[in-house]
This record gives sequence, C-alpha cells and structure tokens, in this order.
Amino acid sequence: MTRPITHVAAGVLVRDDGEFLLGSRPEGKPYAGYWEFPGGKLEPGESALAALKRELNEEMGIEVVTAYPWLTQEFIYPHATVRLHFFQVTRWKGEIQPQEGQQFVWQRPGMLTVAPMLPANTPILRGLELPNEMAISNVAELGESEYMRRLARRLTGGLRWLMLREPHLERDDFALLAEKVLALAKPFGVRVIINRDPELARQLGAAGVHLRSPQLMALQERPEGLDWVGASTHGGPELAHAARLGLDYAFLGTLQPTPSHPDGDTLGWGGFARIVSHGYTLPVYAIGGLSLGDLPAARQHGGHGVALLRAAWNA
Ligand SMILES: Nc1nc2c([nH]c(=O)n2[C@@H]2O[C@H](COP(=O)(O)OP(=O)(O)OP(=O)(O)O)[C@@H](O)[C@H]2O)c(=O)[nH]1
Ligand SMILES: [Mg+2]
Repeated sequence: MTRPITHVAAGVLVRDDGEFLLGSRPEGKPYAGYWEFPGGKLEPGESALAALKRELNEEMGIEVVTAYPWLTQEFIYPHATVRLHFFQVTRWKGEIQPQEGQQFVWQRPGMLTVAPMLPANTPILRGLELPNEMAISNVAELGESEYMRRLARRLTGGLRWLMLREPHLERDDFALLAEKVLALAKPFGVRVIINRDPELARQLGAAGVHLRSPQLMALQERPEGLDWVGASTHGGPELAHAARLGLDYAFLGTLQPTPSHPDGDTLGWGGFARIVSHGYTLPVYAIGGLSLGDLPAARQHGGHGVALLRAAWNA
C-alpha cells in the first residue's frame, strides 16, 4: 500500500550577507539532533505559505514578512513519505528565539560547520550555493577585447559565477577563449560553467557544464566528472527530465521577447510560474530579455534567479 504524503513547509532564512539559518531537531522527534530548516507539517486545508508562517512563529517566534516559494523535494523516510515545500525567507520581524529547546546556527553556503543534516536536504544545500544572477558571456556582440574589459570590471565588482557561451565560435577558438577567461577568473574564485561541451569543461577543469535542451533530452544519466551540471529547458517535460537526472539547476524560457528572439513564443511570468509550480528539486532561472531588476519578479514566481546575457555586461 502506498502511504499518504505528508506535506511540510520549511523556511530557509537568508541574511543580506548570504548566510542562512539551520535549526536542530528537538528531542523526542524522529531524527532528533539532526539539522533542518525550521518548519513543519501543513494542517488540513492549509496552504504551504500559511503553514510556513504559522510554524516559524511557533518554533522561533518570528513573523515572516517576505517569503519566496523555492524548491520542492519528495523523500521517503521510514516514518513518513514527505513532500517538502521550501521557501526562501529574506525579511522577518522579531528576534529569533528557540521555542522548543532547539539550537540555531547561521551557516555559509558550501561551508557547513554542523552535522548531520536531514538526508532530504542535500539538494537544498546545493541550491543555496547557486547565485541569484547567472551571467552569460557575450563576446559575440561585444567583441573579445571589449568583453574582457567588461568581465574584468564585473570580477572586481564581485561576480561569483559565469557561463561561457559563444556558439558562433569553432571548438578550438572557443577553447582558447575559455582558457583566457578561466585564467582571468581564477584569482577571484569565480565558478566558470562551459556551455555545450562536457569534455572541454573536464579538460579545462571548469566548475561545470551547461547543456542545450536537445543534449539534455538525449541523456539518460548525468554527465560524470563535473561538479555542476545545468541545462536549458522550455517547459515542464524538459524540466522534469533535468530533475530526474539530478542536475543542479535549469534555465526556463524564453520569458520575454529579446533582440535575438524578437517574436518567438514567450512564457511571461504567468507561464513561468505555472510550469515551476509543479514543484521541482532543482533551482530554476528565468531567461530571456531580463535584467537584474527582474529578480524579485523571478523569485515571486518560484524562480531561483535570473540568467542574464546582454544585461550582465551593460555599463
Ligand atoms: N522542518 C523540517 N522538516 C524536514 C526538513 N527536511 C525533512 O526531510 N523534513 C521532514 O519533514 C517532516 C516534518 O517536519 P517536522 O517534524 O518539523 O513537523 P512539525 O514541526 O509539524 O512537528 P510535529 O509533528 O511535532 O508537530 C519530518 O519527517 C522531517 O524529517 C527540514 O529541513 N525542515
Ligand atoms: Mg518542525
């Protein structure tokens, strides 16, 4: 017999400095002493957002002000089958006070100092390492020397991730450019993702690879030997396939008309939200005609962030 699914809302409190909050599970509960994101079970008829607000008030005495719907994870525990609805909480009122004898700690993405973590949460922690802005290179329009100038400026300005995507270049020229970009980015600790070419990404020791949607759909397994693997998608079936393969993130678009796709089919925020609201375990970036100013809209509609091509290199 299949067990009923227990719906759970959990809040990832994120501070402006990027640190996020973990709580320890109180004595007497399953997995006592494990670390988790504060939250709990939905009551009958209750929405995930309402449950989040209630649980965070009950467990830590705060009032949620801004919460973005984020990742969804299903997990089979010995005690229950759970569907976890994670929110990123960026604003709250009141002081965080443990109400159930639990401990709270602030942690830096990718640098956890506490253990063990509830096993369902592994992809959630990975998701926290991903930036809200994914910048995509634009040598094609700017030319190499101007592009490198703007890249240098963004690197000193704190850019954290970069996707190198120049489909107009032959493989050898692309590889040469990639070597230069990796050398420039390395001192800044920036993660560089190589578009289309897992083999080249491995050869260059890049952080990962980003797959085009036809490549994604032709795969039965996640490419090996790369820390980060993402893919471009255009709808639910592609997104579901990326999630099944255990990819780390996906792009979903096209959101709005762009100079390169002036009159193609676009999703708009409504279409984007409808697809993402099915609930995926991987972070989804909105792409297509966006700028950093669209980040709040992307997050309100269930996205993790925005992928920017032209807008990443302006000014
Ligand atoms: N709160 C929370 N629960 C999680 C996380 N990850 C995860 O697998 N779970 C699972 O979700 C389920 C429900 O969580 P909970 O024990 O906090 O529920 P609750 O606050 O309503 O507790 P209660 O049943 O004592 O009233 C548990 O099976 C727990 O193992 C997480 O990050 N936060
Ligand atoms: Mg709880």
